Amino acid sequence: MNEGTSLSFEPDLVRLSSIYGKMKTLVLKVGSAVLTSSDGGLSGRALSIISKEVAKQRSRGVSVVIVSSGAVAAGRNTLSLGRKPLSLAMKQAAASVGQNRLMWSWEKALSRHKITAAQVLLSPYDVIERDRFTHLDRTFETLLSLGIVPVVNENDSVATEEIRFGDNDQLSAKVAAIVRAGFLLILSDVSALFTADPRIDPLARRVAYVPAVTSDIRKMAGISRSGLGTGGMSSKVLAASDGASWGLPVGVVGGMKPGVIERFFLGKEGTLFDAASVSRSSKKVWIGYFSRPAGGLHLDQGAVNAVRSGKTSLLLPGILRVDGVFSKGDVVRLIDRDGRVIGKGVTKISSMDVIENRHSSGVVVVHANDMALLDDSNDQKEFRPC
Ligand SMILES: Nc1ncnc2c1ncn2[C@@H]1O[C@H](COP(=O)(O)OP(=O)(O)O)[C@@H](O)[C@H]1O
Ligand SMILES: N[C@@H](CCC(=O)OP(=O)(O)O)C(=O)O
Repeated sequence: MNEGTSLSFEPDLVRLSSIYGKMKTLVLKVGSAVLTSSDGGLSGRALSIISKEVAKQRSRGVSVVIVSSGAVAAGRNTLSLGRKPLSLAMKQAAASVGQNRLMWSWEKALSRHKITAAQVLLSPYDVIERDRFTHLDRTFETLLSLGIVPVVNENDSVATEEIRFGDNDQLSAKVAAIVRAGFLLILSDVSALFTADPRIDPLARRVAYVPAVTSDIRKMAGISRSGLGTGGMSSKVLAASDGASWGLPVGVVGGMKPGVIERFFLGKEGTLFDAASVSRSSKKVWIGYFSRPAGGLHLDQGAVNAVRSGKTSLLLPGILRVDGVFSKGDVVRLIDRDGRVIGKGVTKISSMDVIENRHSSGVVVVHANDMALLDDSNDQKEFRPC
């Protein structure tokens, strides 16, 4: 171990093998740099290696969801746009052209293993609104039950700077939340998190195990990136931190070698960002991870302790103060006395009623089943919205 307990240069083989043995659904995020060959086109070799990995996992009973970047890169190549900066409209046009190629390439590569692929293109509204989230959840469930491999990407032809998931590292953590995956493995052009960007510092060391994402780890991951990537390592660390907030362990590993998934789980390569696994219902995932809170409830210490037990509902006398104006059925933040958001929940009472009935005992404001709490071992301050 180094720097207290914030990282280890040695892999935790027991933990890796436990995750490998237990995971039922794996989300595999494939970055643009992995999928693109030196001429800028999609790499048939990379697609073929990864499809073989997918087939191997499926043969041991693991369902796989692919989150694939590469639409813009493929479109740039088809339209001979080189690597120059593009206007939003050109990027959207390139993505429309490239997504088609990308999907066709996945279909071809996966079909060699008799795997059927399905395209799923997402924008933030598809998960923020409860009804759309529920439909999406069912679509994934049905595709996986049919043995189909969903290939997911951001709906880039309508995504703008303001209305988008961010990048596909963020999207993959969100997809993993929706399908309640046991693991998210991010395949990148870099083989692991290093103590510094290995492109810049040749002495940088591989970090094999991160028990919890701390500010030290965030600082280590620079925003520098490959020519085709979007967010660099910092975006992968952010995705790992997001994942940890709902109990998803995340791995980062170089994606271009045959046998990459086994090598990762044998601890030979990559970084494991660990998380205390928690199982959550689809409803709790939506509340905690995707809903937009309309206000907040400030809780006294007794109420914080009670709701943290996971089995107790929030009652009216535990509320010290109300933020904002909200109605029955809205999602609200649950805030402790230090102002830290400890979770979110669907309120049974409007803000006005909470204020007016402040002292009535026994009134349930948020039922335990309608509450999602942040894992307090993670130093993330809040569920990050889309
Ligand atoms: N501490 C670090 N460890 C590893 N890679 C880092 C670090 N800091 C920055 N990077 C950069 O992150 C890049 C990977 O991110 P990115 O280019 O966005 O790839 P992708 O297309 O796989 O998402 C690496 O090529 C590397 O230059
Ligand atoms: N949705 C974009 C990918 C954006 C993105 O996050 O790219 P990357 O950093 O390579 O994973 C595309 O398909 O080009």
